[in-house]
Amino acid sequence: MLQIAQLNKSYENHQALTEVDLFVPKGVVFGLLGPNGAGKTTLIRIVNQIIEQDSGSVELDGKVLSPDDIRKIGYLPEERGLYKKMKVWDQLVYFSRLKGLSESEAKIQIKHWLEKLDIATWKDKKIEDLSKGMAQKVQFISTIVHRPSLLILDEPFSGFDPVNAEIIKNEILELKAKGTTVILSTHRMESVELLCDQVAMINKSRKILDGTIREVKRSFRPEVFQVGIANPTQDLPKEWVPKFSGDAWEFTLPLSGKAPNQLLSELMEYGDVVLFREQIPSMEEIFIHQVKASAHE
Ligand SMILES: Nc1ncnc2c1ncn2[C@@H]1O[C@H](COP(=O)(O)OP(=O)(O)OP(=O)(O)O)[C@@H](O)[C@H]1O
Repeated sequence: MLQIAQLNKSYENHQALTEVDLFVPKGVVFGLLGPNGAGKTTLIRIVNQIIEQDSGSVELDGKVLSPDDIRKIGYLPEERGLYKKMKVWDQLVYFSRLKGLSESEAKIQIKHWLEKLDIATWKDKKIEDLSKGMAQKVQFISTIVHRPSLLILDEPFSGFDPVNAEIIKNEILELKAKGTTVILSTHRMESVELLCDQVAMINKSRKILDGTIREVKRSFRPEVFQVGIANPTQDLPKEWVPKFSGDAWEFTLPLSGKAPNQLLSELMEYGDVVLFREQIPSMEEIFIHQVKASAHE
């Protein structure tokens, strides 16, 4: 769907993107991750043709990006941009028309989405009279109303309470099920775990990792197991620091070069192994680890 190759961008003396390659397949939710100032917004702005790269290419559906492609893209920027004095309905019609919908098609779509997100009764309110979350819903509709095939969402959950965040999350998954490709830029790692199929992480202008969530997690697993032993038949070594949970003695053990089965059979000598599970790092742990590691470079 989206193929980025050797993208470079600098602002005055600051290199914001360095030789970034990115491949976003059709129909996935793709997490674009990275600490503040990494270069994510710069990359998103280039894809949206708000700014131009210094070098490198961006292709959409196999063709070099052109101004016409803007209609295929829906972009929810982090700094939201609604006209405060305009009414919800008029604003949505205006944005839909900008994205190429006919007036009648725009009306059908806007009605559909206002009803779907349960905000039809606000259609004649001015944006300045809405709460932050309400305005966020309007902005979300303005991003998807023209049925883009590529949706770019920068911190889409900010400003939403948990119930509305859940509604937006489900809408994103529904759009994905209908074939929309979604790029999600967020610092909320729990949303990444829930929503993303693939991720890429940018740090200090460079892509430092990418892959499916499963691949990324596999590559960072510390090879440590959580263990629980009930009814011990002998004393457990003190260096394992076992703690009694009420049912079993629990502790963590590194594989130390052994195969998991070997470690398991050794543990069975000590009693009933009721827990033997590899510790899989969360995306949050991987993110923090990667950013800290590159801080020392
Ligand atoms: N118009 C600009 N002029 C000069 N420097 C800029 C400009 N826009 C961004 N930068 C710098 O480029 C770097 C990358 O910024 P960018 O906004 O792309 O980061 P980001 O990953 O989106 O960060 P955040 O998570 O904080 O939104 C930062 O150091 C930023 O200060």
